[in-house]
Amino acid sequence: MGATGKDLELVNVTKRYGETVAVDAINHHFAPGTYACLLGPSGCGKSSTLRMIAGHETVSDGSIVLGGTDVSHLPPAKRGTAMMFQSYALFPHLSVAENVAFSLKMKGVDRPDRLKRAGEMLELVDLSRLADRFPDQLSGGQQQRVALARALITRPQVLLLDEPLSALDPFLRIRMRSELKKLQRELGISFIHVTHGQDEALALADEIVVMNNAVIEQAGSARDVFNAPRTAFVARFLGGHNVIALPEGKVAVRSDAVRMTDEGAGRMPAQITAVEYQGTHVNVTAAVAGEQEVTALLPDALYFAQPRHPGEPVGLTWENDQQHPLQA
Ligand SMILES: Nc1ncnc2c1ncn2[C@@H]1O[C@H](COP(=O)(O)OP(=O)(O)OP(=O)(O)O)[C@@H](O)[C@H]1O
Repeated sequence: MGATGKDLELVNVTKRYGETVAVDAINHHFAPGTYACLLGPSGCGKSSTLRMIAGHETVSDGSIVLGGTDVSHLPPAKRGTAMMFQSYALFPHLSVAENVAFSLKMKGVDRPDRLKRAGEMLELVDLSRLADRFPDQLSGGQQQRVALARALITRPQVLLLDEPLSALDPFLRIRMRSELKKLQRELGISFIHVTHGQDEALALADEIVVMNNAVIEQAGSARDVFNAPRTAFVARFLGGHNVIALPEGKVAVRSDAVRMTDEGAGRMPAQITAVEYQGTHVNVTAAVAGEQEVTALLPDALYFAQPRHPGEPVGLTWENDQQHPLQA
C-alpha cells in the first residue's frame, strides 16, 4: 500500500491538565516497523501519550518527531499517524465501504477513487464481502476490522490503537490480537497499542513500554522486560513474579523458577499456606520470614511426584541467575 515505516521519537513529552501532570517529560524512540505496547495501570498517562502522538491533544512541553520531522503542532490528519479508538464510532447511516472511505471524502477524493481504495482496505482486513452492509449488521469483531480499515486508508506511517480489544469478548479478543499482529507485519508500519492488560502486551509486542505515574518505568523487548523487571512495580504489574525482600535488597524471582524441597541449608525456610491446582501447573504459596509470601508455579508432574499440603514446612530454592535485583 506504499506506506513505509518511519521512526517516532518522543522528546521530553509532557502533558499537564491544570495542576495534574499526566505525562512527565518522557523520552522514547520507537523503531520503524515495531509493534509497541504502552502498558500501565489506569491513570498512568498512556492514553494522554497516545493522544499527543495522534495530535488529538496538545503537548504541554517537548516534541513528537516522526521520520525526522517535528509534528508536535501539526493537525492530526497531517502527521502521518492514524488512530483507532476504543469505541469504533462507525457512522450508522453509512455502509461499511462508505465508512472506510469517509476520510478520503473529507479530502475531496472523488467517489470512484475512494470506493476503489476502500475496497483495497476491506480486502486487507478480509471484509470485502460485507462492503454494502451497515454497522448494525456486523459483529463486534467485524466492526473493529472496519474501524481498522478506516484508520489505515490514510496510509499512516504509525497506527495508534487505544485499547482496541477491550470491547470484545475474551475469545474474540485473542483472535483479533493475532490478526492485529499479522496486519502490522504485512504493512511494515509501526503500531502503538495502549493496553492495561499484561497478557495482551506480552502476546503482541515487539517492544513493551511500561508506564507508571506519568513516566516510563521500563521499556524493552517483551521477553527482556518480563525476564528482568527493573522495579518492583514492573515485576508486580507483569505478574508471574515474586518480589522478595532479602537482606541485600529487593529481588524479583519468577514463580516458575521457584522450586520446593525439604528444609535444609541454603534454602529459604517457608510454610505452605495454599495449594491451587491449575491444570498444567500447581500454584503453591508459602509464607517466609518477614510476613512475606512466595509463590511457586510447579509443573503438575513435579508437584504430584511429591505433593505437599498447607501447613507443611518446606525449603524454597531458585538458581542465582533467576534472581533480579530491583531498584528501590
Ligand atoms: N482532559 C483531562 N483533564 C484533566 N485531567 C485529565 C484529562 N485527561 C486525563 N487526565 C488525567 O491525567 C492522568 C492520566 O490520564 P490518562 O487517560 O492518560 O491515563 P491512562 O493511563 O490512559 O488511563 P486509562 O487506562 O484509565 O485510560 C489521570 O490522572 C487523569 O485523571
